[in-house]
Amino acid sequence: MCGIVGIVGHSEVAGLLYDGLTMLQHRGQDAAGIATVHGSHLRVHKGNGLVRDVFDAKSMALLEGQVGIAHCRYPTAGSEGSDEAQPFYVNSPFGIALAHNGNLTNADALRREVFEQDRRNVNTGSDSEVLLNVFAHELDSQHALTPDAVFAALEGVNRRVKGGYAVVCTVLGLGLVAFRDPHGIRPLVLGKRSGAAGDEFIVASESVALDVLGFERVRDVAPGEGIIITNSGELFARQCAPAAPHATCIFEYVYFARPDSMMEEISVHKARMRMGVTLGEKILRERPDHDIDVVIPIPDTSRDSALEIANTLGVKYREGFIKNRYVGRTFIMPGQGERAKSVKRKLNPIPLEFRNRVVLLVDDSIVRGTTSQQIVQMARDAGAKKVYLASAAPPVRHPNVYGIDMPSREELVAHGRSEKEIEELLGCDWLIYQDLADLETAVAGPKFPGRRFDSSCFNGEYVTGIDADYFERIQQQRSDEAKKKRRAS
Ligand SMILES: O=P(O)(O)OC[C@H]1O[C@H](OP(=O)(O)OP(=O)(O)O)[C@H](O)[C@@H]1O
Ligand SMILES: NC(=O)CC[C@H](N)C(=O)O
Ligand SMILES: [Mg+2]
Repeated sequence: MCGIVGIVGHSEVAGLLYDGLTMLQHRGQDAAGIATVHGSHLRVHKGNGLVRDVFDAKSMALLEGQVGIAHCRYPTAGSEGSDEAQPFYVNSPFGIALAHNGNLTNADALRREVFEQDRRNVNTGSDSEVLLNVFAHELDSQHALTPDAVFAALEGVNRRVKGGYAVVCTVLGLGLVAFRDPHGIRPLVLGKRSGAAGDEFIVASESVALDVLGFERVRDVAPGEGIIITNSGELFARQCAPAAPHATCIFEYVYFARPDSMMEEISVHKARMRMGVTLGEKILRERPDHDIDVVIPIPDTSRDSALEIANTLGVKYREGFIKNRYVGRTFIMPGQGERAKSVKRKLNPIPLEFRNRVVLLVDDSIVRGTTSQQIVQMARDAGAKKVYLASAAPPVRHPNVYGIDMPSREELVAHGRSEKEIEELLGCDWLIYQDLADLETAVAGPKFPGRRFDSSCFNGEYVTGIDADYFERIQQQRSDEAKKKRRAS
Protein backbone atom coordinates (compact mmCIF):
# COMPACT_ATOMS: atom_id res chain seq x y z
CA MET A 1 0.00 0.00 0.00
CA CYS A 2 1.32 3.39 -0.80
CA GLY A 3 0.23 6.86 0.26
CA ILE A 4 -0.55 9.56 -2.30
CA VAL A 5 -1.38 13.27 -2.02
CA GLY A 6 -2.06 15.99 -4.59
CA ILE A 7 -2.65 19.67 -3.81
CA VAL A 8 -3.67 22.73 -5.80
CA GLY A 9 -3.04 25.78 -3.61
CA HIS A 10 -2.67 29.52 -3.81
CA SER A 11 0.77 29.53 -2.25
CA GLU A 12 3.72 27.11 -2.10
CA VAL A 13 2.56 23.50 -1.58
CA ALA A 14 5.79 21.56 -0.93
CA GLY A 15 5.53 21.97 2.85
CA LEU A 16 1.92 20.80 2.82
CA LEU A 17 2.80 17.81 0.66
CA TYR A 18 5.62 16.88 3.01
CA ASP A 19 3.35 17.09 6.06
CA GLY A 20 0.66 15.14 4.20
CA LEU A 21 3.17 12.40 3.42
CA THR A 22 4.22 12.12 7.03
CA MET A 23 0.55 11.49 7.87
CA LEU A 24 0.53 8.67 5.31
CA GLN A 25 3.90 7.19 6.28
CA HIS A 26 2.19 4.08 7.70
CA ARG A 27 1.18 3.18 4.10
CA GLY A 28 4.72 2.99 2.75
CA GLN A 29 8.13 3.17 4.41
CA ASP A 30 10.46 2.30 1.53
CA ALA A 31 10.63 5.42 -0.63
CA ALA A 32 9.11 8.89 -0.89
CA GLY A 33 8.90 11.65 -3.44
CA ILE A 34 7.35 15.01 -4.28
CA ALA A 35 6.82 16.68 -7.68
CA THR A 36 5.75 20.31 -7.99
CA VAL A 37 4.88 22.47 -10.97
CA HIS A 38 6.98 25.61 -11.20
CA GLY A 39 5.93 27.64 -14.23
CA SER A 40 6.58 25.47 -17.25
CA HIS A 41 8.90 23.13 -15.34
CA LEU A 42 8.40 20.18 -13.12
CA ARG A 43 10.51 19.90 -9.97
CA VAL A 44 10.99 16.39 -8.59
CA HIS A 45 12.80 15.04 -5.58
CA LYS A 46 12.53 11.38 -4.56
CA GLY A 47 14.54 8.57 -3.07
CA ASN A 48 14.53 5.50 -0.85
CA GLY A 49 13.80 5.89 2.85
CA LEU A 50 11.29 7.43 5.21
CA VAL A 51 9.83 10.84 4.37
CA ARG A 52 12.02 12.50 6.98
CA ASP A 53 15.16 10.95 5.46
CA VAL A 54 14.44 11.66 1.81
CA PHE A 55 13.93 15.43 2.13
CA ASP A 56 16.15 18.11 3.61
CA ALA A 57 16.01 21.89 3.55
CA LYS A 58 17.85 22.04 0.22
CA SER A 59 15.56 19.62 -1.60
CA MET A 60 12.47 21.26 -0.13
CA ALA A 61 13.64 24.67 -1.34
CA LEU A 62 13.89 23.26 -4.86
CA LEU A 63 10.27 22.10 -4.81
CA GLU A 64 8.70 25.42 -5.74
CA GLY A 65 5.14 25.70 -7.00
CA GLN A 66 1.50 25.94 -6.05
CA VAL A 67 0.49 22.58 -7.55
CA GLY A 68 2.10 19.28 -6.66
CA ILE A 69 1.82 15.58 -5.89
CA ALA A 70 3.58 13.28 -3.42
CA HIS A 71 4.03 9.57 -2.78
CA CYS A 72 5.33 7.21 -0.11
CA ARG A 73 6.03 3.71 -1.35
CA TYR A 74 5.49 0.13 -0.24
CA PRO A 75 6.56 -1.81 -3.33
CA THR A 76 4.22 -4.37 -4.84
CA ALA A 77 5.77 -4.53 -8.31
CA GLY A 78 9.21 -4.15 -9.85
CA SER A 79 12.11 -3.76 -7.46
CA GLU A 80 12.87 -1.77 -4.33
CA GLY A 81 15.43 0.35 -6.22
CA SER A 82 15.42 4.12 -5.87
CA ASP A 83 14.72 4.49 -9.60
CA GLU A 84 11.26 3.10 -8.86
CA ALA A 85 10.47 5.71 -6.21
CA GLN A 86 7.55 7.88 -7.29
CA PRO A 87 6.33 10.27 -8.76
CA PHE A 88 7.28 9.11 -12.27
CA TYR A 89 7.62 11.60 -15.11
CA VAL A 90 7.13 11.54 -18.90
CA ASN A 91 7.89 14.56 -21.03
CA SER A 92 5.29 13.89 -23.72
CA PRO A 93 2.58 14.98 -24.06
CA PHE A 94 2.84 18.26 -22.13
CA GLY A 95 4.91 16.83 -19.22
CA ILE A 96 3.09 14.56 -16.79
CA ALA A 97 4.10 13.34 -13.31
CA LEU A 98 2.18 10.50 -11.67
CA ALA A 99 1.92 8.84 -8.27
CA HIS A 100 0.02 5.58 -7.85
CA ASN A 101 -1.34 3.53 -4.99
CA GLY A 102 -2.30 0.03 -6.00
CA ASN A 103 -1.19 -2.72 -8.30
CA LEU A 104 -2.00 -3.54 -11.92
CA THR A 105 -2.74 -7.17 -12.72
CA ASN A 106 -2.13 -6.79 -16.47
CA ALA A 107 1.10 -4.77 -16.18
CA ASP A 108 3.19 -7.30 -18.18
CA ALA A 109 0.80 -7.36 -21.14
CA LEU A 110 0.42 -3.57 -20.99
CA ARG A 111 4.18 -3.09 -20.92
CA ARG A 112 4.47 -5.02 -24.21
CA GLU A 113 1.48 -3.23 -25.68
CA VAL A 114 2.83 0.19 -24.69
CA PHE A 115 6.13 -0.65 -26.39
CA GLU A 116 4.86 -2.33 -29.54
CA GLN A 117 1.68 -0.38 -30.14
CA ASP A 118 2.22 3.01 -28.47
CA ARG A 119 6.01 3.05 -29.13
CA ARG A 120 6.83 4.05 -25.58
CA ASN A 121 9.66 2.70 -23.50
CA VAL A 122 8.99 1.88 -19.86
CA ASN A 123 12.36 2.07 -18.23
CA THR A 124 11.77 0.31 -14.90
CA GLY A 125 9.96 -2.76 -13.60
CA SER A 126 7.30 -0.56 -12.02
CA ASP A 127 3.64 -1.07 -12.93
CA SER A 128 3.07 2.60 -12.06
CA GLU A 129 5.40 3.69 -14.85
CA VAL A 130 3.37 1.50 -17.21
CA LEU A 131 0.20 3.20 -16.00
CA LEU A 132 1.74 6.63 -16.57
CA ASN A 133 2.63 5.70 -20.15
CA VAL A 134 -0.86 4.39 -20.85
CA PHE A 135 -2.32 7.67 -19.57
CA ALA A 136 0.22 9.68 -21.57
CA HIS A 137 -0.60 7.79 -24.75
CA GLU A 138 -4.35 8.17 -24.25
CA LEU A 139 -3.96 11.90 -23.60
CA ASP A 140 -1.69 12.27 -26.61
CA SER A 141 -4.40 10.73 -28.81
CA GLN A 142 -6.75 13.54 -27.80
CA HIS A 143 -4.75 16.33 -29.50
CA ALA A 144 -5.94 18.91 -26.93
CA LEU A 145 -5.47 19.81 -23.30
CA THR A 146 -8.96 20.43 -21.98
CA PRO A 147 -10.92 18.76 -19.17
CA ASP A 148 -12.98 16.93 -21.82
CA ALA A 149 -9.81 15.58 -23.43
CA VAL A 150 -8.45 14.40 -20.06
CA PHE A 151 -11.71 12.65 -19.18
CA ALA A 152 -11.71 10.93 -22.57
CA ALA A 153 -8.10 9.83 -21.92
CA LEU A 154 -9.13 8.44 -18.51
CA GLU A 155 -11.88 6.43 -20.18
CA GLY A 156 -9.16 4.94 -22.36
CA VAL A 157 -7.01 4.20 -19.30
CA ASN A 158 -9.89 2.47 -17.52
CA ARG A 159 -10.57 0.35 -20.62
CA ARG A 160 -6.95 -0.84 -20.87
CA VAL A 161 -5.78 -1.09 -17.28
CA LYS A 162 -6.82 -3.86 -14.84
CA GLY A 163 -6.24 -3.96 -11.11
CA GLY A 164 -6.36 -1.58 -8.17
CA TYR A 165 -5.36 2.04 -8.65
CA ALA A 166 -5.81 5.39 -6.99
CA VAL A 167 -3.76 7.99 -8.83
CA VAL A 168 -2.71 11.64 -8.67
CA CYS A 169 -0.98 13.37 -11.62
CA THR A 170 0.16 16.83 -12.51
CA VAL A 171 -0.20 17.77 -16.15
CA LEU A 172 1.83 20.85 -17.10
CA GLY A 173 -0.39 23.59 -18.45
CA LEU A 174 -3.53 22.11 -16.87
CA GLY A 175 -3.24 21.26 -13.15
CA LEU A 176 -3.98 18.20 -11.01
CA VAL A 177 -5.70 15.05 -12.31
CA ALA A 178 -6.88 12.32 -9.91
CA PHE A 179 -8.66 9.06 -10.63
CA ARG A 180 -9.70 5.82 -9.04
CA ASP A 181 -10.22 2.31 -10.44
CA PRO A 182 -13.77 1.34 -11.47
CA HIS A 183 -14.27 -0.87 -8.40
CA GLY A 184 -12.86 1.66 -5.96
CA ILE A 185 -10.47 -0.96 -4.58
CA ARG A 186 -7.93 1.62 -3.46
CA PRO A 187 -9.13 4.64 -1.47
CA LEU A 188 -8.99 8.32 -2.45
CA VAL A 189 -10.59 11.29 -0.74
CA LEU A 190 -11.17 14.88 -1.85
CA GLY A 191 -10.81 17.89 0.47
CA LYS A 192 -11.08 21.64 0.25
CA ARG A 193 -10.20 24.71 2.25
CA SER A 194 -11.23 28.28 1.59
CA GLY A 195 -9.00 31.28 2.03
CA ALA A 196 -8.82 34.92 1.02
CA ALA A 197 -7.30 33.95 -2.34
CA GLY A 198 -10.03 31.36 -3.07
CA ASP A 199 -10.50 27.62 -2.65
CA GLU A 200 -7.59 25.21 -2.37
CA PHE A 201 -8.01 21.48 -3.04
CA ILE A 202 -6.39 18.28 -1.88
CA VAL A 203 -6.75 14.64 -2.94
CA ALA A 204 -5.22 12.00 -0.66
CA SER A 205 -5.27 8.29 0.18
CA GLU A 206 -6.69 8.94 3.64
CA SER A 207 -8.64 11.71 5.30
CA VAL A 208 -6.09 11.93 8.11
CA ALA A 209 -3.86 13.93 5.73
CA LEU A 210 -6.69 16.43 5.23
CA ASP A 211 -7.35 16.87 8.95
CA VAL A 212 -3.80 17.74 9.73
CA LEU A 213 -3.40 20.20 6.87
CA GLY A 214 -6.65 22.02 7.73
CA PHE A 215 -8.68 20.79 4.74
CA GLU A 216 -12.31 19.81 5.06
CA ARG A 217 -13.29 16.36 3.81
CA VAL A 218 -15.65 16.93 0.88
CA ARG A 219 -16.20 13.33 -0.27
CA ASP A 220 -14.48 10.21 -1.50
CA VAL A 221 -13.51 10.18 -5.15
CA ALA A 222 -16.07 7.75 -6.63
CA PRO A 223 -14.96 4.45 -8.17
CA GLY A 224 -14.16 5.09 -11.85
CA GLU A 225 -14.35 8.86 -11.38
CA GLY A 226 -11.87 11.38 -12.73
CA ILE A 227 -11.25 14.71 -10.99
CA ILE A 228 -9.44 17.67 -12.51
CA ILE A 229 -8.44 20.75 -10.55
CA THR A 230 -6.96 23.35 -12.84
CA ASN A 231 -3.99 25.51 -11.91
CA SER A 232 -6.42 28.34 -11.21
CA GLY A 233 -8.49 26.20 -8.81
CA GLU A 234 -11.46 25.21 -10.98
CA LEU A 235 -12.78 21.70 -10.25
CA PHE A 236 -14.21 19.30 -12.85
CA ALA A 237 -15.46 15.78 -12.09
CA ARG A 238 -16.77 13.04 -14.35
CA GLN A 239 -17.46 9.33 -14.32
CA CYS A 240 -14.88 7.77 -16.66
CA ALA A 241 -15.78 4.06 -16.50
CA PRO A 242 -18.97 2.02 -16.87
CA ALA A 243 -20.63 1.16 -13.53
CA ALA A 244 -18.96 -1.83 -11.84
CA PRO A 245 -19.38 -3.55 -8.46
CA HIS A 246 -18.05 -1.27 -5.70
CA ALA A 247 -15.43 -3.21 -3.73
CA THR A 248 -13.11 -1.21 -1.49
CA CYS A 249 -10.28 -3.32 -0.08
CA ILE A 250 -11.40 -4.61 3.32
CA PHE A 251 -7.77 -4.92 4.43
CA GLU A 252 -7.64 -1.10 4.59
CA TYR A 253 -10.04 -1.32 7.54
CA VAL A 254 -8.34 -4.35 9.06
CA TYR A 255 -4.77 -3.07 8.96
CA PHE A 256 -3.64 -0.45 6.49
CA ALA A 257 -5.51 2.74 7.23
CA ARG A 258 -5.03 4.86 10.30
CA PRO A 259 -7.88 4.59 12.81
CA ASP A 260 -8.44 8.35 12.67
CA SER A 261 -9.30 8.18 8.95
CA MET A 262 -12.78 8.13 7.45
CA MET A 263 -12.93 5.91 4.39
CA GLU A 264 -16.07 5.62 2.24
CA GLU A 265 -18.01 7.32 5.06
CA ILE A 266 -16.92 4.63 7.52
CA SER A 267 -14.72 5.47 10.50
CA VAL A 268 -11.80 3.05 10.52
CA HIS A 269 -11.65 3.30 14.32
CA LYS A 270 -15.31 2.36 14.69
CA ALA A 271 -15.00 -0.45 12.15
CA ARG A 272 -12.17 -1.93 14.24
CA MET A 273 -14.18 -1.57 17.44
CA ARG A 274 -17.11 -3.41 15.83
CA MET A 275 -14.68 -6.15 14.73
CA GLY A 276 -13.80 -6.54 18.42
CA VAL A 277 -17.45 -6.83 19.44
CA THR A 278 -18.27 -9.52 16.84
CA LEU A 279 -15.12 -11.48 17.68
CA GLY A 280 -15.82 -11.16 21.41
CA GLU A 281 -19.31 -12.54 20.79
CA LYS A 282 -17.86 -15.46 18.83
CA ILE A 283 -15.51 -16.23 21.73
CA LEU A 284 -18.47 -16.22 24.11
CA ARG A 285 -20.37 -18.57 21.78
CA GLU A 286 -17.51 -21.00 21.20
CA ARG A 287 -15.78 -20.79 24.59
CA PRO A 288 -18.56 -19.98 27.06
CA ASP A 289 -16.46 -21.34 29.94
CA HIS A 290 -13.26 -19.55 29.01
CA ASP A 291 -10.77 -18.81 31.78
CA ILE A 292 -9.23 -15.63 30.28
CA ASP A 293 -7.78 -13.31 32.95
CA VAL A 294 -6.66 -10.51 30.68
CA VAL A 295 -6.90 -9.31 27.07
CA ILE A 296 -3.62 -7.95 25.67
CA PRO A 297 -3.37 -6.25 22.26
CA ILE A 298 -0.42 -6.71 19.92
CA PRO A 299 0.26 -3.04 19.19
CA ASP A 300 -0.43 -0.96 17.28
CA THR A 301 -3.22 -1.83 14.96
CA SER A 302 -5.15 -4.38 17.06
CA ARG A 303 -5.78 -2.02 19.98
CA ASP A 304 -9.28 -0.85 18.99
CA SER A 305 -10.53 -4.39 18.48
CA ALA A 306 -8.80 -5.79 21.57
CA LEU A 307 -10.42 -3.20 23.83
CA GLU A 308 -13.88 -4.14 22.57
CA ILE A 309 -13.16 -7.85 22.93
CA ALA A 310 -12.26 -7.22 26.57
CA ASN A 311 -15.46 -5.18 27.09
CA THR A 312 -17.58 -7.87 25.43
CA LEU A 313 -16.00 -10.64 27.53
CA GLY A 314 -16.09 -8.53 30.67
CA VAL A 315 -12.39 -9.10 31.43
CA LYS A 316 -9.46 -6.72 32.00
CA TYR A 317 -7.67 -5.02 29.10
CA ARG A 318 -3.97 -4.42 29.62
CA GLU A 319 -1.18 -3.01 27.47
CA GLY A 320 1.28 -5.87 28.03
CA PHE A 321 3.59 -5.16 25.10
CA ILE A 322 5.43 -1.90 24.71
CA LYS A 323 6.17 -0.85 21.20
CA ASN A 324 9.47 0.77 20.32
CA ARG A 325 8.24 3.86 18.50
CA TYR A 326 11.39 4.03 16.39
CA VAL A 327 10.76 0.72 14.63
CA GLY A 328 8.33 0.94 11.72
CA ARG A 329 5.54 -1.41 10.69
CA THR A 330 7.02 -4.87 10.28
CA PHE A 331 4.47 -6.32 7.86
CA ILE A 332 5.34 -3.84 5.13
CA MET A 333 9.07 -4.48 5.36
CA PRO A 334 10.40 -6.01 2.17
CA GLY A 335 12.15 -9.19 3.36
CA GLN A 336 11.21 -11.97 5.77
CA GLY A 337 14.58 -11.79 7.58
CA GLU A 338 14.09 -8.12 8.36
CA ARG A 339 10.44 -8.64 9.36
CA ALA A 340 11.30 -11.46 11.77
CA LYS A 341 14.19 -9.55 13.38
CA SER A 342 12.10 -6.43 13.75
CA VAL A 343 9.28 -8.01 15.77
CA LYS A 344 11.69 -8.56 18.71
CA ARG A 345 13.11 -5.07 18.38
CA LYS A 346 9.64 -3.61 18.13
CA LEU A 347 7.68 -5.31 20.92
CA ASN A 348 8.80 -5.99 24.48
CA PRO A 349 6.59 -7.51 27.21
CA ILE A 350 5.87 -6.11 30.67
CA PRO A 351 6.23 -9.41 32.62
CA LEU A 352 3.88 -8.51 35.49
CA GLU A 353 0.97 -8.38 33.03
CA PHE A 354 1.66 -12.00 32.01
CA ARG A 355 2.95 -13.76 35.13
CA ASN A 356 0.61 -16.58 36.21
CA ARG A 357 -2.18 -15.29 34.03
CA VAL A 358 -4.27 -16.78 31.27
CA VAL A 359 -3.89 -14.22 28.50
CA LEU A 360 -5.80 -13.62 25.30
CA LEU A 361 -3.52 -11.93 22.77
CA VAL A 362 -5.31 -10.05 20.01
CA ASP A 363 -3.95 -9.14 16.62
CA ASP A 364 -5.77 -7.43 13.75
CA SER A 365 -4.61 -10.11 11.31
CA ILE A 366 -2.26 -13.05 11.00
CA VAL A 367 -0.62 -13.06 7.57
CA ARG A 368 2.75 -14.78 7.48
CA GLY A 369 2.51 -15.53 11.19
CA THR A 370 5.83 -13.76 11.81
CA THR A 371 4.43 -11.58 14.58
CA SER A 372 2.14 -14.04 16.34
CA GLN A 373 4.64 -16.88 16.48
CA GLN A 374 7.18 -14.71 18.29
CA ILE A 375 4.64 -12.96 20.47
CA VAL A 376 3.10 -16.19 21.77
CA GLN A 377 6.57 -17.33 22.81
CA MET A 378 7.34 -13.95 24.42
CA ALA A 379 4.11 -14.20 26.44
CA ARG A 380 5.09 -17.67 27.66
CA ASP A 381 8.61 -16.52 28.48
CA ALA A 382 7.10 -13.64 30.47
CA GLY A 383 5.31 -16.19 32.66
CA ALA A 384 1.82 -16.58 31.15
CA LYS A 385 -0.01 -19.71 32.37
CA LYS A 386 -1.85 -20.12 29.07
CA VAL A 387 -1.75 -18.11 25.85
CA TYR A 388 -4.78 -17.80 23.58
CA LEU A 389 -4.73 -15.88 20.34
CA ALA A 390 -7.54 -14.05 18.54
CA SER A 391 -7.37 -12.55 15.05
CA ALA A 392 -9.80 -9.74 14.19
CA ALA A 393 -9.60 -10.87 10.55
CA PRO A 394 -10.26 -14.33 9.09
CA PRO A 395 -7.39 -16.57 7.94
CA VAL A 396 -5.48 -14.98 5.03
CA ARG A 397 -5.37 -17.85 2.54
CA HIS A 398 -5.09 -16.12 -0.84
CA PRO A 399 -2.64 -13.70 -2.43
CA ASN A 400 -3.47 -10.02 -2.60
CA VAL A 401 -3.00 -8.59 -6.08
CA TYR A 402 -4.32 -5.05 -5.66
CA GLY A 403 -1.58 -3.29 -3.73
CA ILE A 404 -0.67 -5.41 -0.70
CA ASP A 405 2.52 -7.34 -1.09
CA MET A 406 1.41 -10.87 -0.33
CA PRO A 407 1.81 -12.48 -3.72
CA SER A 408 2.80 -15.96 -2.70
CA ARG A 409 0.33 -18.43 -1.16
CA GLU A 410 3.18 -20.49 0.29
CA GLU A 411 4.25 -17.57 2.49
CA LEU A 412 0.83 -17.29 4.14
CA VAL A 413 0.69 -19.25 7.37
CA ALA A 414 -2.97 -20.17 6.78
CA HIS A 415 -2.44 -21.45 3.25
CA GLY A 416 -3.20 -25.16 3.07
CA ARG A 417 -3.54 -25.42 6.85
CA SER A 418 -6.58 -25.98 9.03
CA GLU A 419 -7.12 -23.67 12.01
CA LYS A 420 -5.99 -26.50 14.27
CA GLU A 421 -2.73 -26.82 12.33
CA ILE A 422 -2.14 -23.06 12.46
CA GLU A 423 -2.79 -23.11 16.22
CA GLU A 424 -0.11 -25.78 16.60
CA LEU A 425 2.36 -23.94 14.41
CA LEU A 426 1.91 -20.67 16.29
CA GLY A 427 2.23 -22.50 19.60
CA CYS A 428 -0.85 -21.09 21.34
CA ASP A 429 -3.29 -22.99 23.56
CA TRP A 430 -6.17 -22.05 21.31
CA LEU A 431 -6.66 -19.77 18.35
CA ILE A 432 -9.79 -18.06 17.14
CA TYR A 433 -10.39 -16.17 13.89
CA GLN A 434 -13.13 -13.72 12.97
CA ASP A 435 -15.60 -15.10 10.39
CA LEU A 436 -15.59 -13.25 7.07
CA ALA A 437 -19.33 -12.51 7.20
CA ASP A 438 -18.83 -10.94 10.65
CA LEU A 439 -15.87 -8.92 9.42
CA GLU A 440 -17.84 -7.55 6.47
CA THR A 441 -20.83 -6.74 8.68
CA ALA A 442 -18.58 -5.07 11.24
CA VAL A 443 -16.86 -2.88 8.66
CA ALA A 444 -20.10 -1.95 6.86
CA GLY A 445 -21.60 -1.05 10.24
CA PRO A 446 -25.20 0.06 10.84
CA LYS A 447 -25.06 2.74 8.13
CA PHE A 448 -24.21 0.48 5.20
CA PRO A 449 -25.64 -3.00 5.85
CA GLY A 450 -24.87 -5.43 3.02
CA ARG A 451 -22.05 -3.30 1.55
CA ARG A 452 -19.62 -5.36 -0.51
CA PHE A 453 -15.83 -5.23 -0.21
CA ASP A 454 -12.80 -6.65 -1.94
CA SER A 455 -12.14 -9.50 0.50
CA SER A 456 -10.03 -11.47 -1.97
CA CYS A 457 -7.23 -12.39 0.41
CA PHE A 458 -9.83 -14.10 2.62
CA ASN A 459 -12.13 -15.69 0.03
CA GLY A 460 -10.09 -15.86 -3.19
CA GLU A 461 -12.73 -13.90 -5.16
CA TYR A 462 -11.08 -11.28 -7.38
CA VAL A 463 -13.50 -8.62 -8.54
CA THR A 464 -11.47 -7.68 -11.64
CA GLY A 465 -11.01 -11.28 -12.77
CA ILE A 466 -7.45 -12.63 -12.94
CA ASP A 467 -5.67 -14.45 -15.78
CA ALA A 468 -5.03 -18.11 -15.04
CA ASP A 469 -1.23 -17.79 -15.12
CA TYR A 470 -1.02 -14.54 -13.13
CA PHE A 471 -0.48 -16.08 -9.70
CA GLU A 472 2.29 -18.28 -11.03
CA ARG A 473 4.03 -15.24 -12.56
CA ILE A 474 3.84 -13.00 -9.49
CA GLN A 475 4.97 -15.87 -7.33
CA GLN A 476 8.07 -16.10 -9.52
CA GLN A 477 8.64 -12.35 -9.52
CA ARG A 478 7.70 -11.36 -6.00
CA SER A 479 8.02 -14.21 -3.52
CA ASP A 480 10.47 -13.54 -0.67
CA GLU A 481 12.81 -16.01 -2.38
CA ALA A 482 12.68 -14.11 -5.68
CA LYS A 483 13.26 -10.78 -3.89
CA LYS A 484 16.24 -12.21 -2.02
CA LYS A 485 17.81 -13.41 -5.27
CA ARG A 486 17.16 -10.06 -6.93
CA ARG A 487 18.79 -8.16 -4.09
CA ALA A 488 21.78 -10.48 -4.10
CA SER A 489 22.32 -9.95 -7.81
O1 LIG B 1 1.39 -12.32 10.50
P1 LIG B 1 2.35 -11.25 10.10
O2 LIG B 1 2.97 -11.56 8.76
O3 LIG B 1 3.36 -10.93 11.15
O4 LIG B 1 1.51 -9.93 9.77
C1 LIG B 1 0.51 -9.42 10.60
C2 LIG B 1 1.06 -8.43 11.60
O5 LIG B 1 1.73 -7.34 10.91
C3 LIG B 1 1.07 -6.13 11.19
O6 LIG B 1 1.73 -5.38 12.20
P2 LIG B 1 2.81 -4.24 11.91
O7 LIG B 1 3.96 -4.41 12.80
O8 LIG B 1 3.11 -4.19 10.45
O9 LIG B 1 2.08 -2.85 12.20
P3 LIG B 1 1.26 -2.25 13.45
O10 LIG B 1 2.27 -1.71 14.43
O11 LIG B 1 0.42 -1.19 12.83
O12 LIG B 1 0.41 -3.31 14.07
C4 LIG B 1 -0.31 -6.52 11.67
O13 LIG B 1 -0.86 -5.54 12.53
C5 LIG B 1 -0.04 -7.79 12.43
O14 LIG B 1 0.44 -7.52 13.72
N1 LIG C 1 1.59 -0.44 -2.57
C1 LIG C 1 1.44 0.30 -3.63
O1 LIG C 1 0.47 1.03 -3.79
C2 LIG C 1 2.54 0.16 -4.67
C3 LIG C 1 2.43 1.00 -5.92
C4 LIG C 1 3.23 0.39 -7.08
N2 LIG C 1 2.64 -0.84 -7.51
C5 LIG C 1 4.68 0.19 -6.66
O2 LIG C 1 5.10 -0.92 -6.46
O3 LIG C 1 5.38 1.16 -6.53
MG1 LIG D 1 0.59 -5.39 14.13
